[in-house]
Amino acid sequence: MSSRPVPKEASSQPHFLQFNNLACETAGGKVIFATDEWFAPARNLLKRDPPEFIATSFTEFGKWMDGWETRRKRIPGHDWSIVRLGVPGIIHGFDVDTSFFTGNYAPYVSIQAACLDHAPCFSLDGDRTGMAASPSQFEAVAQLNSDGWEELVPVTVLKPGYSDSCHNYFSITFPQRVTHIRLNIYPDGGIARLKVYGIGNKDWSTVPGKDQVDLVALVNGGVCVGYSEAHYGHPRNMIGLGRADNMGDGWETARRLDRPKILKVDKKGILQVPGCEWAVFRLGHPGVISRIELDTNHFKGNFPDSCRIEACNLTKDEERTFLLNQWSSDNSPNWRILLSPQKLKPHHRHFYSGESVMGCGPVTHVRLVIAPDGGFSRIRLWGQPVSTNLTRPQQTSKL
Ligand SMILES: NC(=O)NC(NC(N)=O)C(=O)[O-]
Repeated sequence: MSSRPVPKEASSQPHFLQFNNLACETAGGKVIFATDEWFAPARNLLKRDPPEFIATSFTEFGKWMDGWETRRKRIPGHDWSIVRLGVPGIIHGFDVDTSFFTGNYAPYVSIQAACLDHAPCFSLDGDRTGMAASPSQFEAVAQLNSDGWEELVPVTVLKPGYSDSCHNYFSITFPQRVTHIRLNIYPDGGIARLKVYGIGNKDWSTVPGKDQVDLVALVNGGVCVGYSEAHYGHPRNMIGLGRADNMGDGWETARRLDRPKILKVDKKGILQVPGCEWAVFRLGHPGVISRIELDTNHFKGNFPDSCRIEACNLTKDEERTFLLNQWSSDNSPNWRILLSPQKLKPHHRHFYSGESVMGCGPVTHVRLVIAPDGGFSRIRLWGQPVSTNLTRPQQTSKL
């Protein structure tokens, strides 16, 4: 299987950017408190779409800004907000993105984290008067007292939001489950986006033994651990919540340049092409997959011609080795066929069960292979979680 070299700028970025954004609004992330939202509300921090700047756009409060922006403080203290993660999990890094905040960006930041599975839910949306929070809201916030919170990022200088300096990356080693993030800015100012990169952490003890679970879902701890190409959209989008709003919320590759000039199909109508693209996912829990959904929602002129799915069992150490080698064909896991090559339809939910799904036994990883290229909206892999004591696979298929 041929793959493309990773673009230079992609390989120089921190590895944690490949994980899921646990705070994103599309993952269910919510801002539950902010000390001040005068110029722009803190919920903007969690938007999925990239920040925008509209030079001519003003509101009654000042310049319209696509982020969280507080007033210039004339009293003691600093501004802060609390984010409830959409998917509680283990955090590997942050991106504090100051895009377009240049003369008004927050000059310093610190980030704290807590696991508050039973914290109250409330919001300050639209409150722009006085000091923003009413006494009752402050009382509720007192339950979220920050004293016991872990400091994941100490007070740090931020860079302004010019295109070459707007990303402020923080790599984190904190192996505990987090449900809430407290973003402190000093003393005030604006931040465009807060991205909290990590992997969902589900309490599997609450899942009844016989239940079928989507083992690859973001909410169940699934994560993309490698891919050949992601020009227009990252494969992690395929394991997101619900159905996608548009093509942007899916995996989309560039058109492969090695496609023949004149295309031909085989007897099953599958295109005869030399190359393909692939994405590897680690399941949230090892399991036996028995039902598959592949959704090409919104991909109408650019859905893949066909796809197959492979699966394997890997230990953490084995995964690390394959990851370091970028899952290359010279050093690849023993993939077994879970779903044989299937011709795909545009903008369509494809369901496979029964004999269409091959018995692979318990597996930890899957690889979706698409030919020759194109876009995919969602992948769902329902199965039964099983213990991690796995047998070794026999049947192989190389990258
Ligand atoms: N031009 C500005 O952005 N001014 C102020 N901010 C907004 N959003 O109006 C400020 O100085 O903080």
